Amino acid sequence: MTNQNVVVSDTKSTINLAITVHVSNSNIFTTAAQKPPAAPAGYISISRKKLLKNLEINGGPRINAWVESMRASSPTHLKSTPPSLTDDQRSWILHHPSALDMFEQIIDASKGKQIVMFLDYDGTLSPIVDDPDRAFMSKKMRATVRRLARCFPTAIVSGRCRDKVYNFVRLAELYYAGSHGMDIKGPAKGSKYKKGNEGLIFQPASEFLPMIDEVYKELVEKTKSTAGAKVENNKFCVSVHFRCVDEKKWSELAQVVRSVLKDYPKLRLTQGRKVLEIRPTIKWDKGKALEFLLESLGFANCTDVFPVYIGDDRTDEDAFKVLRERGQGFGILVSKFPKDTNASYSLQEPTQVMDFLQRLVEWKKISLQGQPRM
Ligand SMILES: O=P(O)(O)OC[C@H]1O[C@H](O[C@H]2O[C@H](CO)[C@@H](O)[C@H](O)[C@H]2O)[C@H](O)[C@@H](O)[C@@H]1O
Repeated sequence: MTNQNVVVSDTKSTINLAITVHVSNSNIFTTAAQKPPAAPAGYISISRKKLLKNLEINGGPRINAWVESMRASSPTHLKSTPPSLTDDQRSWILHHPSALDMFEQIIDASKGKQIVMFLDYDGTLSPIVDDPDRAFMSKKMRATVRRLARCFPTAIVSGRCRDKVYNFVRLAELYYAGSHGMDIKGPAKGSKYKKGNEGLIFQPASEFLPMIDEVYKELVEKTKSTAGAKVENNKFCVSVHFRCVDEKKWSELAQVVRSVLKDYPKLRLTQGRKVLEIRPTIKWDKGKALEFLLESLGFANCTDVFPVYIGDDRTDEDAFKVLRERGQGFGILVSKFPKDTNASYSLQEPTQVMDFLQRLVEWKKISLQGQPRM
């Protein structure tokens, strides 16, 4: 492992940041065949394991590691993107090609199998915005997801609490997994794929509710002097947003969160896009939620299922990893920039996600036309 000075910036930052990060050659890929290329010039490849280890609440953390990780928690890229792709960028795209460009191959791989769709919300179905309460999805996106759900079993898997994400999506025919999968509910409307899932509710972290509520209130109180900080109660987890916090205050904010969490050893910290996520230590994440939903849909031990998970965040990596390990279906990372990922394909932004979903719907319609009427 080596230390390197790298220049990173967030899409919304106006200045580039010079920071020192620990760069590791190890990565989260499980086989040599899945190994991603080295990080392209100008991009940092941070060993997530290493960073998270440094962030352990009980393990002698370094506050600088927190801030480094906070800086790395959103797409990292050079402010001025080079006009032409570097070899390494090209190599990343070769390893994670556009799901739109690879559409035919994807369809070929799914032949004879039941496609099941898993969609993250923020940054996947809706663009990232400063105010989490205004992360609306477009009408066109909603209509596309509605059509998609008529063709394939479809679930929304989000870090937000289930009610909140439902209020954004407003489609009763979908499965919803809120609070990073810790709050799962079957479709309110009858599912055409699996009867009997209408009343399905699964909440593996319900005993944590009072604790989460307490931590939420404490965090609201202790962060109120930090301009721009926003604490969001996501029922089984809490989000502390720092997107609108002056970067000079990030370290202070991280200290505050850490000091609160010291009294709660049963809670852990993860990161999303400019957000610190506080959640129960139980072994449950978006990957487990994906497996639970597949099982609920009756695909537990099926070889003829083809799950597709689309997400933009570090927390989505748990689901990408599950798919890789099962050797079924694949993950699609929504990102404009090369990132360390277990996803197989990429899409650049929510509008491309919509195009991909529309193509799936069109393909399904055409393939049904070819089938004899019953
Ligand atoms: O799993 P997701 O559906 O992607 O939810 C992850 C977090 O998304 C939201 O925060 C992110 O989107 C906000 C709106 O665009 C943005 O302001 C914020 O910086 C992002 O981190 C949501 O507010 C969080 O509660 C979710 O955990």
